[in-house]
Amino acid sequence: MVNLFIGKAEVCVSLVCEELSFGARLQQVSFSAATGQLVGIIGANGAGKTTLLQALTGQLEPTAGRATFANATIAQLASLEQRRLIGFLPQNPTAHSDITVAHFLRSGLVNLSLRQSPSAEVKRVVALLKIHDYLSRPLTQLSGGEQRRVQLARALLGDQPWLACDEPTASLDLHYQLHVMQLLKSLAQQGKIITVALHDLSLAARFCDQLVLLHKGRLVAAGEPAAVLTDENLANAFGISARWLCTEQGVALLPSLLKQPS
Ligand SMILES: Nc1ncnc2c1ncn2[C@@H]1O[C@H](COP(=O)(O)OP(=O)(O)OP(=O)(O)O)[C@@H](O)[C@H]1O
Repeated sequence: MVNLFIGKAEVCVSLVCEELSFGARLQQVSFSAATGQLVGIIGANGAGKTTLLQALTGQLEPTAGRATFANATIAQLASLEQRRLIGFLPQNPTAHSDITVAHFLRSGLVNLSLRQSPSAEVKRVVALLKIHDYLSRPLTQLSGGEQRRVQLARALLGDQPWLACDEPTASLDLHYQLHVMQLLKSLAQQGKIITVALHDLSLAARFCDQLVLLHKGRLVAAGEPAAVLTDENLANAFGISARWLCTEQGVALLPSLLKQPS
């Protein structure tokens, strides 16, 4: 494991992405993250956020470069080992017709190594996402935001050390956007690495320890939010200018359209 100095404390860097590429969709992206960090992956539509998450976690085989977690090369791990290492929330999970939420959650326990009984593990994630009321309902009859919380609960089953989420706040109301971001932050602080693709730059700036900004499959910047969300990067990657509101609750970005992203 590589040791680095981040701020004043020495920390173990557990996730290292080295010049990771996937054809033209992702080109030589590098960054690293330490246990305890919530890492936001940001960029315009089509920038490569989903591709990066999939190549990082072994769902897409990189065409060059590699991703390692605790020195293990992810692409070389068996799928069972990947599953025990990484909790994954896809951007568009497959629709499961007819099954209840309880059934959907139980089906997510397959091949996980659990520290407690399966029913206690389901109860744990149900409480985290506040989805008790949905358990006996068919999954596809829930609203979009309700389904998203159930899908995130399923991704948390197994309590893996690395959680990768593709737009976890999509479809959520403001209450649950904050709830989910606070939950992810607290899970990171309890010792996970969390990589999360996000569109909301205010949430990204407020909650993430580090941001990875992509543009057309290439890395523009990686680092602390203030260093990444510069006027120049916002203009080039998103075609916006922004004013920042700073309050006791955190920061919020007020964007204005500039032009099409270059
Ligand atoms: N299955 C695929 N085959 C070919 N090209 C693809 C495929 N999926 C995505 N792409 C292309 O790869 C690029 C990156 O897509 P990706 O889904 O990673 O972007 P993203 O940043 O997650 O976008 P969004 O914010 O819209 O979800 C885009 O140009 C997209 O059109």
